[in-house]
Amino acid sequence: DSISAEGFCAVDSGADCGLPSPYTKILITGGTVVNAHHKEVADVYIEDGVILSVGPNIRVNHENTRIIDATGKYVMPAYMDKAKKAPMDYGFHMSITKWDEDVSKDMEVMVRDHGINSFKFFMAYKGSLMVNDDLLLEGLKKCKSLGALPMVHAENGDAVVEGQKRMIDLGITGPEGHALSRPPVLEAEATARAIRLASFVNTPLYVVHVMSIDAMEEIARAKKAGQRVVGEPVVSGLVLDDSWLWHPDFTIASKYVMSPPIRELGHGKALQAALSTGTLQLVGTDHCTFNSTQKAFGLDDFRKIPNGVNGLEERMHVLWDAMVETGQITVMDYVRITSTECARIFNVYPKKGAILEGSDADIIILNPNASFEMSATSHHSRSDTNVYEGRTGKGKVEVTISRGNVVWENGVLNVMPGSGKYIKMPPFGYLFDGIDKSDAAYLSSLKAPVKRASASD
Ligand SMILES: NC(=O)NCCC(=O)O
Ligand SMILES: [Zn+2]
Repeated sequence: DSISAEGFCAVDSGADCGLPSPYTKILITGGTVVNAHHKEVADVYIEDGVILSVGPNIRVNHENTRIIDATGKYVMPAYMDKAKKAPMDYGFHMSITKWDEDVSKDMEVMVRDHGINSFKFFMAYKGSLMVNDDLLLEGLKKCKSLGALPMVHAENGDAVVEGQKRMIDLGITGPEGHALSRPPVLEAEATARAIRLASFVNTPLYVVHVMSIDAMEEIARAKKAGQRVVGEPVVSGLVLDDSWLWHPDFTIASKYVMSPPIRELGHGKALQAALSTGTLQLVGTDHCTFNSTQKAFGLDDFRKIPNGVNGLEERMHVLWDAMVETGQITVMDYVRITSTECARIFNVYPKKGAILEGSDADIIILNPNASFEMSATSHHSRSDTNVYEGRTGKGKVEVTISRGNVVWENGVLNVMPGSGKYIKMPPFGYLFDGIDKSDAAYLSSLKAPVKRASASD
């Protein structure tokens, strides 16, 4: 059978998947085309992977044009999920875990020659990935000089080790010990510290996986003071709570172990509110899965449970259901926080993140009236668990188009190995605009050095 039990169809298999062959021309008709600041009922015409035209009643005479009827559905940009063998375009950020001249030079090469425009610094994971303030400062300065965005995993790694020791001493060795050992105050402390160091260096900062009210409020305070700080919540932090970590079944409890931890009930709703008002700007997946065998490494000691949860194929559906379906955000906000903001921050807008003439044809068609149900038995990840097990909701992505190729349709991933292209992301995105001017203002504000008469005068 050319369609496997997982629902994947490899187009290079030579088998007939029952799917249409790739067209170079696609006309999407009658849908509501949504961009971050505007929506309209319109057709979208795509040729060779690029959007050539957006407007009402587009007429095409060409042969071999695939017509996709999107009447009653939403047509939205840049859905970077569903990637298996990368059928979607992608980019990378790199992590900096040590500091010397070679690392500094490598960062230059990565930005100049390889299209990397962001670097992640871990303030936690002591003994492996963690950076101290000294290294973080060097990294922030280097990022600024290169026009690359520094990102932080914000938890106080030294205090986390202390918290872990406290739990083990209390005989708390199960997954609940993970949340108890690294409470929100440690996330807030590191978030505040990174924000203040970024302010001291005068560079923009991106805080990944914001999980708590406490950390979010540090970001809100900095933004209110005019600092350029981007806060990214992830879908698990928006809709789950930490009660799962107390589940009596280790296999279930351990699948919710991630860092910073999923917080008590109430944090998710507050993060959603911050997202709807713009305090937090975009939603990530932080997709990092381990199967139940891997999670079981920490059966007797929560410190050994590998950190991470799924979210890649769930993000769009969960977010639609939790925030658009409930009326908290508009469909245009949804496009902004899932797509456009990301493309702008990482400096690839409007090639990505919009349905405009000349943009890449990366498009989803979402049916707001269709419902979904999530389960490890039906998801496309190879993991045997899913943190959204049994979750149902409204809003389903029915078609995904990547650079003009239909890669997802009718629940089947029509994998085109290699069709997803690595996207080089240029430095000095919009967050760097005007930094030179504020640097100059700072220098002129110093009124120093003061010229003093020498003692001999
Ligand atoms: N977030 C998490 O627990 N896993 C992914 C790795 C990281 O960013 O910490
Ligand atoms: Zn992280």
